[in-house]
Amino acid sequence: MAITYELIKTCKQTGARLGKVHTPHGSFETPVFMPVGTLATVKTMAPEELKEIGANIILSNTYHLWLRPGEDVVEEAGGLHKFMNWDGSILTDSGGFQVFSLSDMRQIEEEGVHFRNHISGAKLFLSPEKAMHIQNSLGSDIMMAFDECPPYPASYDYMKASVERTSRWAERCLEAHQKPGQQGLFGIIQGGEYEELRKQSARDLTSLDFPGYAIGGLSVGEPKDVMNKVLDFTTPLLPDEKPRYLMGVGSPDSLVDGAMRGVDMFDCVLPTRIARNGTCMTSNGRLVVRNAKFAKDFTPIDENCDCYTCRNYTKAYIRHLIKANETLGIRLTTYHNLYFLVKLMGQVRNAIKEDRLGDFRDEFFEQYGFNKP
Ligand SMILES: CNc1nc2cc3c(=O)[nH]c(N)nc3c(CCc3ccccc3)c2[nH]1
Ligand SMILES: [Zn+2]
Repeated sequence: MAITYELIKTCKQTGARLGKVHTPHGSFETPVFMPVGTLATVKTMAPEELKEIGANIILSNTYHLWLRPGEDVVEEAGGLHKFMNWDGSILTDSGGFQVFSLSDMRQIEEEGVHFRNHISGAKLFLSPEKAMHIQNSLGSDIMMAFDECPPYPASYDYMKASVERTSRWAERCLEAHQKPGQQGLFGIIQGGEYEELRKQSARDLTSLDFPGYAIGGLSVGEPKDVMNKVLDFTTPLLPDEKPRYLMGVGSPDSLVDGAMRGVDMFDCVLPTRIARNGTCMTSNGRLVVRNAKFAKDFTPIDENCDCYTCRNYTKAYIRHLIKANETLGIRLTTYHNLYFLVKLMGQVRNAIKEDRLGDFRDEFFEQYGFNKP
């Protein structure tokens, strides 16, 4: 497993860690926010712009690329890096979550999951072996084990059976992993909100010695305090010398709260998704730039931001573009939102260096307008 983690320092004020992850396509500091590029593109952004923003690792989706254009196309292109002209690190999900969230007709068995293609309706089958084969074809640097992300809420009995099957699937993924030298495989801890099941899942997977671990089954509709409670008793179950990836998280407050609980890697579609309807993250909270009050506002989206968008364009101009459905409009809001989250994680890393992440959280929540706990 060619993924290594360097634990640089632990924050004295919180459980946060400063670290560095090394992959065959470079390294990135943690805690880190990873932009999501589901269809082999972080929507509307060119790779050069992602580099300019400061992104060193992006995410893509096994499920979507398998369906379209097909992993054979990507493999014959020389892999995902070459296909999309991205020379940084790439992490791909195993497809399990997407099956459960996109396809309503599905049947979970020991062998794998039967479901319908959410585009064509054709019957499909995804298994641990198939998910590993696809990720090996894509050539991502960090691959995820094939797991079941149960719905929220789920009964203890359902969750227990699911955790045990996900652990068996994880072993099958390790056996089916064809390129351990080039690609690193992360195990995914499940167990929902049940501490006993999170412990069982962590025991099963940490005994298999993956180069990194993801915390799955969260950001699926549970209240934020439930997520924080699960993190409080789950991150300590994971080895200190390996990276921890909290899947599907999240909003700016969840990134800071997750980092405080020892999470190293985050992903979410939020910054790119809300940008497409003209909503921006700013240091003073969210701003809906298409709002009429900005029609003659010739100031930047965020006066505290030094990104390309904020240095060169005004709210009035971006509002005009968004309302006219001009593509440059959502490119400018996307650029700013990604820059905002990448910058936020830089501030989190600095706060850890200075042992003051708890103070930073209070200041940030106050200014951004998140209600205190
Ligand atoms: C939004 N909330 C959310 N909760 C998740 C839970 C799981 C989970 O328990 N297992 C797996 N395998 N994935 C999950 C994902 C998808 C994350 C992702 C998206 C895009 C690209 C790469 C990775 C989740 N996303
Ligand atoms: Zn900006």
